[in-house]
Parts: sequence; structure tokens; C-alpha cells
Amino acid sequence: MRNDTLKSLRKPIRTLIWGGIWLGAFGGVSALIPLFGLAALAEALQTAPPDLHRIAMLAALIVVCTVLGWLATTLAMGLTHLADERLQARLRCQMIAHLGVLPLGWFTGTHSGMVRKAVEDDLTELHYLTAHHEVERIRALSQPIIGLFCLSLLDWRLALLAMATWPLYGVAYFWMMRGYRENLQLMDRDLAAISAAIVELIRNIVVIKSYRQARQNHHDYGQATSRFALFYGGWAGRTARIEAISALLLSVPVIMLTSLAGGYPLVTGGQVTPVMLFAEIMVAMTLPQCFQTLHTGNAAFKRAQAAAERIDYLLSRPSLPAPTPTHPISPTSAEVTFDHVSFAYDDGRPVLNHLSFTCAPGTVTALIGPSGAGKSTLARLVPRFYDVSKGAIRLGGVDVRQLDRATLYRQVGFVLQEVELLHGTVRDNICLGHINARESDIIAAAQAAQIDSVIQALPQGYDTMIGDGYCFSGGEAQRIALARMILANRPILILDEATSSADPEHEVQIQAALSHLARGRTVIVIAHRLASIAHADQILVLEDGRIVQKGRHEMLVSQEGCYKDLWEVENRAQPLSHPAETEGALPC
Ligand SMILES: Nc1ncnc2c1ncn2[C@@H]1O[C@H](COP(=O)(O)OP(=O)(O)OP(=O)(O)O)[C@@H](O)[C@H]1O
Repeated sequence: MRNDTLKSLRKPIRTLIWGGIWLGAFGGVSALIPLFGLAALAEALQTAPPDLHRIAMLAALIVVCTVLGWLATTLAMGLTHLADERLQARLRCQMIAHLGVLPLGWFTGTHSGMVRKAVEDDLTELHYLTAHHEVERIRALSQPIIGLFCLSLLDWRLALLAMATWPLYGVAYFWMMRGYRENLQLMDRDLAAISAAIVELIRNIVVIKSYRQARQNHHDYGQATSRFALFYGGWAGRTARIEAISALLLSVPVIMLTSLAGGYPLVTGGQVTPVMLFAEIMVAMTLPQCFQTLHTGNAAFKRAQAAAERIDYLLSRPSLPAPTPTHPISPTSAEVTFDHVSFAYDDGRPVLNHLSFTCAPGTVTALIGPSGAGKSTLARLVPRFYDVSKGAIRLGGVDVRQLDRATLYRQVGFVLQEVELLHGTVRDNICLGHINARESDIIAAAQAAQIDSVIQALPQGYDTMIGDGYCFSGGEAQRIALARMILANRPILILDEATSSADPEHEVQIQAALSHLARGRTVIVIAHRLASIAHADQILVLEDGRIVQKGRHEMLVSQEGCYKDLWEVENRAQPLSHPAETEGALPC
């Protein structure tokens, strides 16, 4: 399964990889020939009188083969790096394109870390595999095989002698790799525990400190790191000792001593010449490097397999079905209709049940209800964060699933609880939905959103870099998002608790901005204060994914039910928040 994933990801660059493999093998073998050439040269130099022609030919063979080997390896690396570049470019484009067609709702979960890891870290893991591993591995395999084969042609005992330290190395390697996979899993688990402890500490630092729990959290973190240090110390210590022994067995002096000790009787017995033993020593000395390459390549291959799995997982996330009509269609009005809409998230638990209502063009529909009633879910179905499970949502009579994405986002704008400001200038952030907007329009939008004075007071005004130069408060960020919406001028607006980050003073300003924004548009608004939506054309009270009450404020407060209860609770808490006294409440 894992191999299949890697194979399918690398299918389009297979030819380049195979080119690299063949050239790498050729380079590996070419690099061996000079070793035998050197032995033959040493022999030729011993003869008297020296055969100059033979010496010149051998010297030329050594030079040509060395250059050819170098050229072949360089070319092989060039091909595999080209393959890697193409693969990375293709995967990056594929991932970005796929992220563009995933439901927006997918991004609201815990997936952002995973996307970053796939697009950055996992592609880097694939780099070693594609650009280096194949060429280095074929060299590391071909050199011992061909070297031992050539030695066996000289004398089979020399081939055996070159492998004399292998059994000991094999035993040491076996000990070293015993339980490797399980230990890696344990290491991942302990590292995850450390990471969780530190994330918990940082994310909840305010709560932790205010409840004087910092010591407990430090203790948890300390325990996690001690457990890891204990485990890692034991494992790494054992592995390091065995690794040192295996490195000693493959070290140059040990290989030379073994070769000399084993070769001496063969030379004195006349079975092999000193020059043949010299060739054996040189082949034997290339082997440790080959083993090292195979060992590190194997570990990198395993990591690359896991990275390929994650990339494949991301690419296989189901995208939103594309609209079926061949010609783009556009809504004829800004009317929003929910027609027997039901919805469940992936866990299958029904969140919305058979909801039907219409938001007439240019009116404000407010959604209220207890936490978890399904208000945000309902609002997010309009811009297709998710698709309905049953029923349909229509804009101007057209099912949202029949609208292409560009048309849909030209119709629907949204300001959500968590406002995202992008890294860039304030101007860039306001212009996001209208790139070529005139300066006067940008300022007018900011004024309408009650944020112009804050921006103008900054030393670089609209050119202030968000993030680097200045950090906006939650309420200010929300007003910048509103300015963005005003400038983008979408006929349908979804406002999900758009005043949630504001303190009472700024809430009034945001409400004023919202009133401006709502004028003449079809608005679906979720608000946590009933006073701010008391002038809405239509109020829907949701409970357990169903509409339990529907009407205008005056009607709803006059009848028993959830709305009246909520209104009374709110009024007891904030006696001044009568609709007539509420500044900047959404207009009717
Ligand atoms: N991404 C999600 N995956 C699975 N279930 C979800 C997801 N988002 C929300 N839910 C569940 O759907 C139900 C409705 O949630 P929703 O956020 O729509 O309610 P809400 O009325 O807007 O609540 P609140 O006023 O607290 O924001 C809840 O039970 C919630 O746990």
C-alpha cells in the first residue's frame, strides 16, 4: 500500500528516475575500473624493462574511467534533481489546486498544521528520496557486487577475504536494528507528549497562570521530558555502542589488517600475487561507504514513504462537487431560500433538520438560539463551507451547487467570528475583494466601518504592515474585515457573531458599521445580543437544528417561548438594551 502510494506519486517522473538509476549504476561500475587499473599499473611498473605502451594505456584507462564515472554520476544526479524539481512543482500545484476545491469547512478543523507539514516538510522528505536515494543506492549496490565479481574472477578466495568482516558487522547491525521500529514509535509517542505539554502550557497560559496551575503544568512538562530522556538515553546509548563497534569492524585499519592477515598465506603460497591482494584491499575499502549509504538511505526511504502517505491523504480529500451546467449561470436576485435543508457533519449526527425559510432580497434575517443549536452551521452552508445532506439552498432561484465558485463568491460575502487578517498592508487587506479599488473608495469603506480614524492615526496609515509593524485588536480587526466587505459590495452577506471580539464601547461602533454594511443587502446575521437584531425583518429561533419560532421582534416578545425568555434574561442583565435605545442596531 505504502509502496503503491510512492509509485503513483512518482509515476510521471519514472523515465527520469530510471535514467538516473542506469547512469548511477554505470558511474558506480566506472569508478571501480580504476581500482583494478591501479593494481594492473602497479604490476606493469614492476616489470623490467617497463612496458611503456601498456603503462600509458593503463594510465589512460584509469583517467578515462574516472572521468566517465564522474560524468555519469553527475548526469545521474542532474536527472534525478530535475525529476525532483518536476515532482515538487507538480505536487505543489496539485496540492494548491486541490486545496482550492476542498470545502471551506474542511479548513476550520485541525487541518492547517497538516497542510503546512504536507506542503513544506513532506515535500522536503521526498527530495532526498527522488534526488539522491536512487542514484546513491544503485552505486552502493553495484560497487560491491561488481567488485566482488571481479575479485572472484582473479581468485575466489580474494572475494571471500573482502567479505571477511561482514558476518561480524552483520551481527552488530542486527543488534543495532533490533526493535528499531518499535523504538521509533515510542520516541514519536514521547515527543508527542512533550509537544502536547508545551502546547497546552502556551495555549492556556492565561488560564493556567490565573488559576496558579503553572507549577502543575511545569511538572507535567518536566515529567514528559524526563521520561523521554530516560528512554532515549537507554536506546541511543545501546545503539551508539553497537554503532561504534560496527564502525570499527569496517574501519580502514581493520579491513587492511584482515586483508593482509588473510592474504599473506595466499601470497606466500603463490596462489595470488601481491598486486592481486592490493586490488582486493582497494575493493574491500570501498565497502564501508556502501553499507553506510544503504543504511541511511533505508531510514530516509521509510520517512519518505510516510511523507508520501500524508501527501496522498491530502490529495485524496473529497472536493466539493463541481456545478453540472456547462454554461455558468447567475442568480437573478439576492433572495436566499432554504428548501427542506438537512445537514450532518462526517460523524453522521443530524445538526439541521428539514429547515425551510426564505430571506427576501434586501432584508435582514437573524438567527438566534442556544449554543450548539446549529446557527453557524446553517449560515456556513450558504457559501458552501459544506454541502447540504438533503434539500437545497437557492440564491435567486439557483441551487448554490449549480453556481461556479467565482459566481458564488461574487454573490456571498461573510464575516465570521474568527477574523483573519493577511500578512500585508492595511490597504491590501481592505482591497482583498476588489483589488483595483480607488483610494477614495478604500477610505470611504474604512470610514463606514468606523476604522478609518484608527488607520489614519498610524505612522504609515494605510501602508502599515499588519503583523510586522502593527497588531490590531480583535474589535479593530473585525472592523477592517467589515471595511473589506463594504468595498467588496456583495449582495448577500453572512455575519456570524461579527461583534464577538468587541468590548461594549467598540460594539456600538461595530454595530454602526454593520448597519451601513447591511443596507440594501440580503443579510443573514448571528448575534449574541438580541438587542442588536431586534430590528431584523425576520428572526429565526433555532433549537436542536430546528426552527422553533419565527417572526419579528415585537411578535416574538409577545408570545411565550424561547425568544421571550432570552429577551427577558438579556434585559435583566442589561436593562438599557431596549431596541429603541440601541445605537446602530441592524436596520429593518
Ligand atoms: N466541524 C464540525 N464537525 C463536527 N461537528 C460540528 C462541527 N462544527 C460544529 N459541530 C457540531 O454541530 C452542532 C451545531 O454547532 P454550531 O456551531 O452550528 O452551533 P451554534 O448554534 O452556532 O453554536 P454557538 O452559538 O455556540 O456558536 C454542535 O453540536 C457542534 O458540536
